Amino acid sequence: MSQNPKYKRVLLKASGEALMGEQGFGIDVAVADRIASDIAKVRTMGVDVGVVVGGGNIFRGVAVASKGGDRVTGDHMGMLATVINALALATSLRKLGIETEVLSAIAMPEICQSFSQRAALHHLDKGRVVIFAGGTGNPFFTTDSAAALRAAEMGAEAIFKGTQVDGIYSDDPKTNPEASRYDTLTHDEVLDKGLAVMDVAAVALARENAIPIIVFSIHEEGGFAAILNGGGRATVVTDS
Ligand SMILES: Nc1ncnc2c1ncn2[C@@H]1O[C@H](COP(=O)(O)OP(=O)(O)OP(=O)(O)O)[C@@H](O)[C@H]1O
Ligand SMILES: O=c1ccn([C@@H]2O[C@H](COP(=O)(O)O)[C@@H](O)[C@H]2O)c(=O)[nH]1
Repeated sequence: MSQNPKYKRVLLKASGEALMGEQGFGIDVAVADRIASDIAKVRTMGVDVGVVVGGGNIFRGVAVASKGGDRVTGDHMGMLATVINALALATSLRKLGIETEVLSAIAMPEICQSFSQRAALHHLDKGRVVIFAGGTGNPFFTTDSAAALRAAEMGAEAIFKGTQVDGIYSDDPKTNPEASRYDTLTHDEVLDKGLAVMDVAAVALARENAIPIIVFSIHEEGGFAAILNGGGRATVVTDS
């Protein structure tokens, strides 16, 4: 494995939806174990890794709002879903012997530590994988925004968005088979073209902090490490 990775500190946004595997809901432990082993590969390359995991396999706040319920309560439920996923991923990483700490934006001291930038930097400097749970801690946001926020706070050199598709397309490739794939884009182009792979707030925050976004398939085993080694398949978003 290369000891000269492209970046020394990165933030992985791991798709929550991916965690459910073929089950249609919840967590498939085999999938969590596989994603953990991809993270472990990167960690053993000496790269500092922060992780934000989504909650789409369990709950999204819009599901409550679309049925006439209270959006804020729905978003609280969604943020709690991300804590469940973070605990699952931490368990999978620890099984591999990777020291891991879960830091939650919503205080729940009996379960995990609360997020603070200082705690995050301390654990990263100790070589631990840090999983940021609970999103931003605020409703009306998503875990993409949490990823951009935590990336800026931890001094990440890049955001790796591991999602269901292998890059950014001219349209959603899941619904439009004619969509064409980009190898590179700028943050401005993602926003101007309305490419919905990541939410606007997240892309804008990454742009403001000049953090590249690398979109790749979380299902591609070893894909995370391959990109850090200069290969792999991804769309790379930079500021110029
Ligand atoms: N222009 C586009 N290029 C690529 N994917 C797109 C585009 N527009 C929409 N998408 C869709 O966006 C999805 C990613 O969105 P989203 O972040 O909500 O899902 P996720 O990565 O599974 O995260 P989570 O489940 O954690 O919320 C892709 O799986 C893809 O289907
Ligand atoms: O900062 C945040 C992050 C997330 N939420 C809620 O959680 C769900 C799950 O996150 P995804 O990014 O969709 O996977 C999200 O739909 C929101 O309901 C939040 O409120 N604030």
